[in-house]
Amino acid sequence: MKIGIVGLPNVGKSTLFNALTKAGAEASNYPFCTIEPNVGIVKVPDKRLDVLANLGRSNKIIPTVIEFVDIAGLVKGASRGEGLGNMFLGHIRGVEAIAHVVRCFDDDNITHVHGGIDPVGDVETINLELILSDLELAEKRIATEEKKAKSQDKDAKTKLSGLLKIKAVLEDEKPVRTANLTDREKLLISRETQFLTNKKVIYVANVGEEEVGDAENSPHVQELKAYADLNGDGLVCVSAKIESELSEMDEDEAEIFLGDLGLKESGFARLAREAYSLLDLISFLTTGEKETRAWTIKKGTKAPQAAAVIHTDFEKHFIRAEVVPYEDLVASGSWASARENGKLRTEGKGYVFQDGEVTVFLTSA
Ligand SMILES: Nc1ncnc2c1ncn2[C@@H]1O[C@H](COP(=O)(O)OP(=O)(O)OP(=O)(O)O)[C@@H](O)[C@H]1O
Ligand SMILES: [Mg+2]
Repeated sequence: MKIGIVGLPNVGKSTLFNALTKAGAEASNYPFCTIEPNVGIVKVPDKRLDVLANLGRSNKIIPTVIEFVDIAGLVKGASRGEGLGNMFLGHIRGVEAIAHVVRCFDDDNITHVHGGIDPVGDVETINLELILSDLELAEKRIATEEKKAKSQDKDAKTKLSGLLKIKAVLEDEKPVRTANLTDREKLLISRETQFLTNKKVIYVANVGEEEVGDAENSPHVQELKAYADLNGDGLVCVSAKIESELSEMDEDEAEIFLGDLGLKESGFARLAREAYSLLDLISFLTTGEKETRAWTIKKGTKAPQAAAVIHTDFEKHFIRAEVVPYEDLVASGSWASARENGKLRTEGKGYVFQDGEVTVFLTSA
């Protein structure tokens, strides 16, 4: 899973990215300090893995990962190439979801490119650039498909009808993801064209350190939340500053620090969870002496395709899966007792995994 971090210049993208990856991308009070996109691989926090690894005396823990791309600030006019615009827009095309960082913190010492704190205004500025860029793309695609449709290409007609719906939505200054396409239109269009505003979006409200425990009640955040809800987008509140401090601490220190702030988990853990839910992802788990590991699948994935995430051969050679929910395995204390207690189920090719199920695949390979 690849998530692109976007936002206006100087809103805290790199601070957040650094905290996530400790990758050392430069963060400073200076617009446009990120010029090349920085990519960082981040482990998805999952406490269940520690518990299972302990139970099974695993030698190592392998969490799933999210790849973050720190994309430099987008400005008004980016779709026309302003402020290194087109290059940045290009970087967004390769990601599955967008984390849109929005400045909600007050600090007179840190320049805001438009002068004042205005979360919805900021977000609209960027979204309009993405929409304009998509509109240009839609028009190009329509011209191509019109030609093909004349030569009686049936798919071209379907694509054309979908693209016209997309164009209408964009002209209304709405994102492509709100267009009402048929499944066939969606499939044919998405095979060839990646619209920027078709990606899932999570707004990351970057709030001040002092308000992070009660961020949901900040007027800036509430305004942004109302906007996000309009398009079914996600929202998490974080303080990039706090995340940055957290990234320097060990686990115990971090827990105490979070507790003092009235928080249960880091902003990143919440961001990861929101991304999973928005993208319809779940994790299934495997555990043994060698390792305890989390694997990411789309909700609704059947057992053989889930097995293929571990090893492509497993799909073809799939026989059955033994499955036990995480809580039941922990309550039983071991795989053997889970079996004795009747908590272990045997599932076949049609089985659909639930989040947190622990499994062993039996294959003929
Ligand atoms: N929650 C916060 N509270 C206070 N200050 C913050 C917060 N988040 C970021 N900052 C400060 O804002 C400034 C800009 O941050 P950063 O460099 O991360 O922005 P950016 O979005 O990556 O900018 P650019 O688009 O120019 O790369 C830094 O001085 C950073 O310390
Ligand atoms: Mg930056």
